[in-house]
Amino acid sequence: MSRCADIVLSQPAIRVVVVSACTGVTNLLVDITQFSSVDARLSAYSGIENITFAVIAKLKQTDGVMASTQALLQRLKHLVEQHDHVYSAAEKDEIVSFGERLSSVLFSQVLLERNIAACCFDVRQVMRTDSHFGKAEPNIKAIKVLCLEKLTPLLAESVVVTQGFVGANELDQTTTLGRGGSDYSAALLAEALAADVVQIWTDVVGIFTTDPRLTEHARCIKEISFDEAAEMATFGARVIHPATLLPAIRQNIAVFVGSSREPESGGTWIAKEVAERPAYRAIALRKSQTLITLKSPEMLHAAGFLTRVFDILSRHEISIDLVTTSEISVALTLDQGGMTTAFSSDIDLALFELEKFCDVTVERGLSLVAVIGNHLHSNQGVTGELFNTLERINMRLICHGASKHNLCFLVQDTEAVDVVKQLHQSLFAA
Ligand SMILES: Nc1ncnc2c1ncn2[C@@H]1O[C@H](COP(=O)(O)OP(=O)(O)O)[C@@H](O)[C@H]1O
Ligand SMILES: N[C@@H](CC(=O)OP(=O)(O)O)C(=O)O
Repeated sequence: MSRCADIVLSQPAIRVVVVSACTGVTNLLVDITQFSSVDARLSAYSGIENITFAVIAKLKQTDGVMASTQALLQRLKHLVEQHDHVYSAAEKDEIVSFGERLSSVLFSQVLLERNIAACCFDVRQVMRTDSHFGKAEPNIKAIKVLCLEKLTPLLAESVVVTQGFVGANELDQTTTLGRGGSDYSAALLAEALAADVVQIWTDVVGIFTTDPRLTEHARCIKEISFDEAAEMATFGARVIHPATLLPAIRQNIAVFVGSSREPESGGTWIAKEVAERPAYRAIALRKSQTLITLKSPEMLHAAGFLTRVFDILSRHEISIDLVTTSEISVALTLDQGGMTTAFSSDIDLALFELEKFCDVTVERGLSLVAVIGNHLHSNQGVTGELFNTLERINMRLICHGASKHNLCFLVQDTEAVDVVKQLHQSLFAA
């Protein structure tokens, strides 16, 4: 928090700071929503209390901040201590929102102690969403109107510190935008306020040619287009939430990604126009994918088979990523465990319906590898390079040609990191 305060102090143009929860807190809150034993929930709650008090211990003026955090913690504890209670979807969202609500109180105090006029603002006053708890959809028009009315007047006087990830529906019930959604919140507020730039300060010095945890050879990308960055986010580069670029693209707002640990190291600019558009920009990896193959002689020369399949998937709100078809079969991939995840129960219900008119095979434990770049659909060398590099790897499904910015394939989870390393070496070795 102290390093983030340095960043705010060094840039007077920063008027709104959207905070995420302190490291580990959202996971503990999710644990609370999942544990049935009150003792287990209380132990997760103590973890959150300890993290919060450790931050407060570093502050100079603790009276005001102690009162505000205690009020939040008491409310959270009350929810935690409910015996024989299964949380509703609305209660789960209220519980997981406490991470950002606590960190925003703490960070505004950190700014005040640096003599920055700062105030903590409850984002639920402006971040209007639908009632899809756990993955709420923002209402762009309402957010704009509410921001102009309630947020804009504050900006002249102070730096507004507010919560990422959190919203509220029309009934003022707390909602959340999906895991990792704080940068999405920042982009939504930037759009509503017509900001010039969104800066995402995270734990890496920008967007890399692949997740730097996978290979030490990953390099930071100085500049990347909206299209390429959106593909990277969609296909697993966790550093940005898949939806973050939507508001930025709508309003042409440049996005910067840098590390709050070393702001002097620069970072990555994401913009509409970029100086270079190389054939290969990056490799993204998304683990825990499920491949569903549907086979039916009915598909042969028959109209409407795919409509029937997609109708079932859409009714169960299952989002499909890759699709390939052959004469009598169609293969689809689902992201299980990721940001676009449907609940397993919904998938089971959809499979049950599909089994009524086709043979269904489900393969789990697969990883989706995406090569991101430019003009990949028309670049003759791309597939040759890929097959040469990965000649000994069993690729389960390849999608090439649908997008000029990506080429995707599936491999076993156990082989995925090696595949990324080999491919990175082949495509990006200097
Ligand atoms: N191509 C990539 N470039 C940079 N980071 C990436 C990439 N792909 C995945 N990551 C991972 O994203 C992480 C940052 O995302 P996350 O932990 O969600 O950040 P924050 O908690 O700050 O929102 C990095 O630590 C890095 O391991
Ligand atoms: N705190 C939320 C939202 C978020 O953006 O988190 P992070 O900044 O760690 O990606 C989560 O953990 O999902």
